[in-house]
Amino acid sequence: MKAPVRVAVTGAAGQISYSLLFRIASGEMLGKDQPVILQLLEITPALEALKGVAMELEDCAFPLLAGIVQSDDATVAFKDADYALLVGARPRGPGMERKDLLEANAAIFSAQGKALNDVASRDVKVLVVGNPANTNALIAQRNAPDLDPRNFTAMTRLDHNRALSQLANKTDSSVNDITHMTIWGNHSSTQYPDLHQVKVKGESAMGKVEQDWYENDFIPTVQQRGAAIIKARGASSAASAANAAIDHMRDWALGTAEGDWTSMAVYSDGSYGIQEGLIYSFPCTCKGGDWTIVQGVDINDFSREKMAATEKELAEERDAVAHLLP
Ligand SMILES: NC(=O)c1ccc[n+]([C@@H]2O[C@H](COP(=O)([O-])OP(=O)(O)OC[C@H]3O[C@@H](n4cnc5c(N)ncnc54)[C@H](O)[C@@H]3O)[C@@H](O)[C@H]2O)c1
Ligand SMILES: O=C(O)C[C@H](O)C(=O)O
Repeated sequence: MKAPVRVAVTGAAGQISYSLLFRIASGEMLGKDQPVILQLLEITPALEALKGVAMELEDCAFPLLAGIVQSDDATVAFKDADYALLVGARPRGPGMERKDLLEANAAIFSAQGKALNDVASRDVKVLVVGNPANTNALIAQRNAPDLDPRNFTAMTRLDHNRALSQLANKTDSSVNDITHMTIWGNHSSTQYPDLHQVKVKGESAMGKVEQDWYENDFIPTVQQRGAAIIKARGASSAASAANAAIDHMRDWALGTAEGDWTSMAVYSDGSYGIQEGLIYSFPCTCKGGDWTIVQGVDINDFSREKMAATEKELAEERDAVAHLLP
């Protein structure tokens, strides 16, 4: 049996965590041979609800669950954490854009970045789910000067999975037939789901769909899917968000499928001309617990314009929280 790893999850009594924690504890994120210690963070008023979640985790008798820590103190929850899933934040309601949450949530992520810097494992893999996810990840990263910026990522895997399903429906194929999907940029309505590299059963996706569908149906549907779920459910996506967080972390820890890539919002090194230091979603492969931005993807004028628009939004979000960026 492997030694247990420490997985910190914030917002642990919230909607997403109610799906996420049980799947982490059952081994779906890190493998069926990897014991985990869950280190759960909540705000003080939610500690009683968190206790109930912890009781349910116990009642599952998961063979891989080696311990549960519950706290309202980030330096306790992040102590020696090998993985940190930063979910806790205020979700948006109907009519709000994700950037409306910027002020409300920015303070949380600067404090949590500092706490990770102080007490987490030096190799901690951080996934920010709480919105606006890319900019929250940037705030956490900049407040953790002793950690490698590459340790901080934000989630666009839900958008990636949404794009796979939309395309599978349109082309009457299975998601298993589709490879090389890319979400570029921000997890927001400016994100750019790019089909130009996508293959369906090994053939070009762009050859199977009309340009009009691509531009006026597919792209807006993927960009607006979060809002559509909020409208339909009266609450933001939860089980699908948890599923995407599992996919993101599993691929980062255990590797992406051979011959394919995924979408991850990561620290920009200037690839594709994107400003260095933004947390921008790129096509990435993962191996040996490390991610790499895929190089050499062809970018046409249409794509360039869309990639620049979402980059501009991220730069504006960064500038709006400049006071929180040391
Ligand atoms: N990136 C994505 O694809 C994606 C998808 C879905 C939802 N989200 C975002 O995830 C976040 C959580 O969504 P949810 O539906 O679980 O919300 P929720 O309101 O059900 O749960 C959030 C939890 O976070 C806790 N919390 C608040 N501040 C905290 C802090 N400082 N430390 C620790 N915990 C704290 C709250 O008490 C609450 O229990 C939201 O920001 C939502 O917009 C992101
Ligand atoms: O859209 C939201 O606010 C929730 C989440 O980011 C989503 O994409 O479902």
